[in-house]
Amino acid sequence: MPDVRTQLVDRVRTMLSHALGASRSRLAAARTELGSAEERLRRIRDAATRVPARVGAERDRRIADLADRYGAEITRLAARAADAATREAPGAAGTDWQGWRPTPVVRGEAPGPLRIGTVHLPGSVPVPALVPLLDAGHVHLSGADRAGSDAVVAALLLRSLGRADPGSVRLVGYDPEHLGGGLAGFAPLSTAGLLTFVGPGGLARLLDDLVDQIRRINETVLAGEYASLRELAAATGRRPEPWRVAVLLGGDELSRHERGQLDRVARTGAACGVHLVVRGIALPDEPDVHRAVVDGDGARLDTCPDLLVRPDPAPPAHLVTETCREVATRVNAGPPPTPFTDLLPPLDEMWREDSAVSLVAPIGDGPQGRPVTLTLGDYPPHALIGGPSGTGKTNLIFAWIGSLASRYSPAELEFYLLDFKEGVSFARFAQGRRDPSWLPHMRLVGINVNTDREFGLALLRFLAEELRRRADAAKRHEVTKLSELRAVDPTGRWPRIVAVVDEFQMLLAGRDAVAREAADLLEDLARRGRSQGIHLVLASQDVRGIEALWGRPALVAQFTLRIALPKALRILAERNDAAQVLPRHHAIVNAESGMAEGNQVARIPAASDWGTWSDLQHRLWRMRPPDAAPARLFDGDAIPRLDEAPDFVALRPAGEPVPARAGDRAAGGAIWPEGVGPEHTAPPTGADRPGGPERTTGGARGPVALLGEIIDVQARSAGLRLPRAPGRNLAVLGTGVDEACAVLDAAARSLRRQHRPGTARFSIACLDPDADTAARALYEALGTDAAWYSEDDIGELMAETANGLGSGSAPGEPHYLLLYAVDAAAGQLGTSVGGRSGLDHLRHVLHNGPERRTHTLAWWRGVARMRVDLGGPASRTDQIGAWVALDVQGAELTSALYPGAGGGPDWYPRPWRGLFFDRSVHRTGQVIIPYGPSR
Ligand SMILES: Nc1ncnc2c1ncn2[C@@H]1O[C@H](COP(=O)(O)OP(=O)(O)OP(=O)(O)O)[C@@H](O)[C@H]1O
Repeated sequence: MPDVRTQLVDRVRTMLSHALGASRSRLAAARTELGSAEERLRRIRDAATRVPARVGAERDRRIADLADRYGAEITRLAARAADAATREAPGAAGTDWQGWRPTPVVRGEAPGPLRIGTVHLPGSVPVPALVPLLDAGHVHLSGADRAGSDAVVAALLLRSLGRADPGSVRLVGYDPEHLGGGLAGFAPLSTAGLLTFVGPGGLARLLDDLVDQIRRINETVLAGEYASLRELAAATGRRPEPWRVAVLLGGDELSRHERGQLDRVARTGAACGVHLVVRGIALPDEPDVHRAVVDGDGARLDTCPDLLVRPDPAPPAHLVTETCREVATRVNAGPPPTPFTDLLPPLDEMWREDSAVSLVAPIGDGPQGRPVTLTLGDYPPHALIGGPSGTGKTNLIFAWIGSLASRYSPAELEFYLLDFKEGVSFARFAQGRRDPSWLPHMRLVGINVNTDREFGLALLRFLAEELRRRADAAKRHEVTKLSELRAVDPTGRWPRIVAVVDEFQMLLAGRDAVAREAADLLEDLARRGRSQGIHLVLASQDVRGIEALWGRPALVAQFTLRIALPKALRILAERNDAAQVLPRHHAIVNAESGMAEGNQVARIPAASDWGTWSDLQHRLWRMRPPDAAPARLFDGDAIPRLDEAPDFVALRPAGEPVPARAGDRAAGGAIWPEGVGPEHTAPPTGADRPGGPERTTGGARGPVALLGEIIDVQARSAGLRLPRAPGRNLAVLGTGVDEACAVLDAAARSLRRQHRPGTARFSIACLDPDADTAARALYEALGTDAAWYSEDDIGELMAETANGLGSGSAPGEPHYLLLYAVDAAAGQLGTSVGGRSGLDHLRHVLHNGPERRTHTLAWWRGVARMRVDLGGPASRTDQIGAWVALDVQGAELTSALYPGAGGGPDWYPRPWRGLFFDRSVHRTGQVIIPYGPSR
């Protein structure tokens, strides 16, 4: 049994040892597994410890990246915002105080918002913080920083002033706590009425006034046509009302009335340019109210409350006062003129108007910015302009002419212009040396006519003639007025005529024949011109000018259109004083004969300065019709030249045809001097002017001696015919050496042109050393046809000439004796040789010469001296058929020399003028301007 036991033990042992072995190997395996698990754990742990550092680095990298991008974006956006703000608030609206200056908005530009400070973002340029005020809204300030909000108020006001034309921002201050101290720097504005302070009890009145302004502007200025002044300004380019800014700085609790009015202003003011800048008083929540809270750390605007604004420092005190002083000075100096271009139609509408019924043109702006127009037609037909010197009459005439000339073509409208005062500003309407342009409508310009009333008379005669022509045409067509004539004769040329006479009272001055005839002609033109399209515009600075008219109520009654410049007297009706309180550059326009109810106030643009005017004139000149000729310019201060005189240029020897002269000359070509009196006038343009182009000279009617230019609407020459007839001699009378020489010189040179060389004799005797140079120059110019005599041989000349006349023999070649200061030869001519003295010979030549083609053109230095030479006071004078009086009084030219009633002519001697009288053709004397020395 032991074996069994043993066997059993062995088996158990074996089993145990197996089990042990198995356990051991399982343990080993487990250990191995544990080891590798631990190894894995360690690796995992190792790996795990490395992960957060990498992720963090990535996160940080990404955050840094984002921050960079965000920063760049902020910088970019801030730069753009700063640019946009600078554009929105340019110049005075946004620049720093250093270098700040006013930059008023240009026409049509909106004032835009105003800068009060800057927003600073890290790493970016400062961005201007803007607040809308003018034309946009109201500003309400609050917050603890009192000084900061004072700086904002000052900045807003100064920038507003700087963005507007002087005078177009008006401030009202209500500062009950500091009694205006907060606005002290702006005080200089009050001298121009641009700043008013309202006392502590005055808020209600101030608000009432603002509400009234708003109501008035809505009713009469915007008038339902525009929603706001801003819209009106954008559409018309004009701003008829100033901006009104009320600065309200605290005070007591508002009454119900005040509160109601303030709310109304806040609600409706901005559209009418009425604005509030308020601190210490609540404003209602309205869309136009913009708020800024100014605290110690900066300001916050309601438009972007998250951004902190750093307010600008207050503007330097000297900048505020200097700016305000400058603005006040400019306002006190008068309003800036409105631009002349406001009066003109758009370019494509120039010359489009029809003048059949009337001429209508704007002359300036009315108080509401609407144009004020002037009309000339059947009613009102004529205008009277008045105002003291320097108040703008000339400028107004330029403005009116420009406004008309840009609307009506030269076929619709013609101007004739006469200026009796000294000055040349109207000369620019005619062609000049410096500027070749002229105003195509202008037919005649007379300047410096102050002493030449004859020229005014000539214009009136010309207009009277034109009136007759029109009336005849109307009669032929069985109509009565211009509009009807134009309808029945559509191809006829019937422009309306506007004749402007500045300082017209000169024409009516005195009690002589010129004044009488001028007044009669004026009256006739005023009465009948209305229906024939001839309109008179008379201007005067002198109350006496108007009074000259007042004596003729029938004449005055025709001038229903009155234009009164500031301080004009007697232009408007008796109790109408409106002109007395008129600001500079304004006019009262009144088409009701000056009755107060017809008053219209107009602001007149500056039109007369060279640059402004010439722009328009050049434009119209380029539009002129191809056959347009420049206006005739008569300058009373200019001395005409013989070699430029059309009549001189046209002279030819007998038998040679005279070429056609149409268009020769500005005013329509020269007129052949026919020796007719000054009462003869002809239109400066038009086909019916006298004098055919194919006339020959020096023919049966004899050669003609040109003596000077006639004072008339054409540049005609005064001519003395020298046919073979008794008395065809000329006496030049007076002591004016230069004038006398000029008359003889022109006479001789013009005669010389009518004879072929060698066919006429010119004998020149000069007895006044002062005339020697001129006489010798003539002698040289006449060449071999001339002979020279002095006091030594003048006796011989006279004897030889007298003897050569021999009675009954055939006339020889023409012989002209040119005797300078012949009275000085009395000694030499007084001595008798063979029973006859030189004076006897002279008288014989004067009597008998002309029929033998021997004409004497002699200068005596006085009428009495001539009478002595002719044989004494009782001697006959009919051998002197024509004379030119220089410094000789009319009374000396008695009936012996000047036949006709009433003694001598109305002649008041004046420099470089002569009175020409040819007894064979003239009824009255003819004033001439001697030609200047020939070249
Ligand atoms: N509406 C205006 N706007 C701006 N300047 C003006 C205006 N009217 C006149 N002026 C200026 O005032 C000055 C005087 O004007 P103007 O010569 O027209 O006056 P006047 O009444 O004709 O004077 P006078 O009778 O002495 O000739 C000129 O320098 C002119 O340019």
